[in-house]
Amino acid sequence: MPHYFPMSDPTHYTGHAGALSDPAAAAIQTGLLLVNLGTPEAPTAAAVRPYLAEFLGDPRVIDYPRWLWWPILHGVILRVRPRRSAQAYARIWTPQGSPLRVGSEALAAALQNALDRRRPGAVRVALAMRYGQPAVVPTIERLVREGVRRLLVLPLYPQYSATSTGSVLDAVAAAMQRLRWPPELRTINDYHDDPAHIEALAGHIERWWQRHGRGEKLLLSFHGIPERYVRAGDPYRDQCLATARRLRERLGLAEDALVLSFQSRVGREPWLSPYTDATVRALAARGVRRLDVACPGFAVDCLETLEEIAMQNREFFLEAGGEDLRYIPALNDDPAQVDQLCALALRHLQGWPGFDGRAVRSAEAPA
Ligand SMILES: C=CC1=C(C)c2cc3[nH]c(cc4nc(cc5[nH]c(cc1n2)c(C)c5CCC(=O)O)C(CCC(=O)O)=C4C)c(C)c3C=C
Ligand SMILES: [Fe+2]
Ligand SMILES: [Fe+2]
Repeated sequence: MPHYFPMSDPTHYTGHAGALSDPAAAAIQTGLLLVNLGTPEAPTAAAVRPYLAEFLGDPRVIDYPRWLWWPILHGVILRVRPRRSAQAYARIWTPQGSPLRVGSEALAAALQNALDRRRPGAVRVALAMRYGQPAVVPTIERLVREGVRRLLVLPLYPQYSATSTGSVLDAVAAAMQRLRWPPELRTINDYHDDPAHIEALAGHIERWWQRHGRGEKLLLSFHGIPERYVRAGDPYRDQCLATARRLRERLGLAEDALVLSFQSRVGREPWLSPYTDATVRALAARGVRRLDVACPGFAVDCLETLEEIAMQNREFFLEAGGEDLRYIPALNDDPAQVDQLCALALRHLQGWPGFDGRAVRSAEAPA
């Protein structure tokens, strides 16, 4: 049970007084909170277990009734999966840590710079993770202690799903419940069809093709979710399809030059299809020799792109007779993504003090 309005901890209700006692912090009252999925602290079973327990214990992710799911999760899955997952993480771990964490921090720093150039001293950027550290609730509590009275939340998922974006909103709501004086709040649901986002993706892929040449086909692989969730009203599939169609049109590709699939299936029930592993094997069997793969559902590279696509699915493609599967990296801190997210944030900040009503187009974002 969360405890509400904890009177014993003065930091929970002295956001304003705290700001007065620290004039430097009081200057910035608007916060931009980026939230990504999160990642274990180390590529070991011991570190992966609590991360997976939090992730797979989230009812937004696995919606089976708790009495049914809990014994399976704690009795079976958390005894087996952490060791296997840790081996996968070990293959992509960097000296600085998990790629998801390192890449998200780089993106947050670049976005802070871009906003500082455009609106000097107006926005404080922070990064939190839905699972693991730094967690959403203490990060919002810290921002409020530092004087933030207006908060824009930007989940780093271009397409909305209840399992990803929806769960971030749950964590933000939990933070609001705990605060005696919550900040004004705005949230961004998705940016799957933001023209500047499509332009950023297309330009990134074209520049990659200029450097590396072009494969015979381009596969867009999105993270999957259970089909059942889509039938229940999750707009995720439609948003993935819309991103793919706009990207195909912008790249000027024929319909059969672009293939779409869904990866990372977990469990036994049907997930969105076609599955990525079956798709790369089928493409090789049909005679495709050089396949390019991009994952536009991931703002930042992570286990699911660097290990599952660039290593595992590459092996599947080669085993099935393909010559090369080339993974085109995520946008990460590419200036095209930084500018797009900067303009997106400024549009959503309009009307708050310091942010005039003038429309902000992505073309106005700093280079
Ligand atoms: C892009 C958005 C994501 C959606 C939608 C999503 C749904 C979803 N994921 C799982 C289970 C797992 N996902 C795992 C890793 C992972 N998932 C996303 C993003 C989405 N997931 C990212 C960015 C990552 C990488 C994290 C990293 O540290 O790099 C994992 C953990 C790894 C493993 O053990 O395989 C699991 C488990 C479900 C069940 C689900 C929807 C129901
Ligand atoms: Fe996932
Ligand atoms: Fe995976």
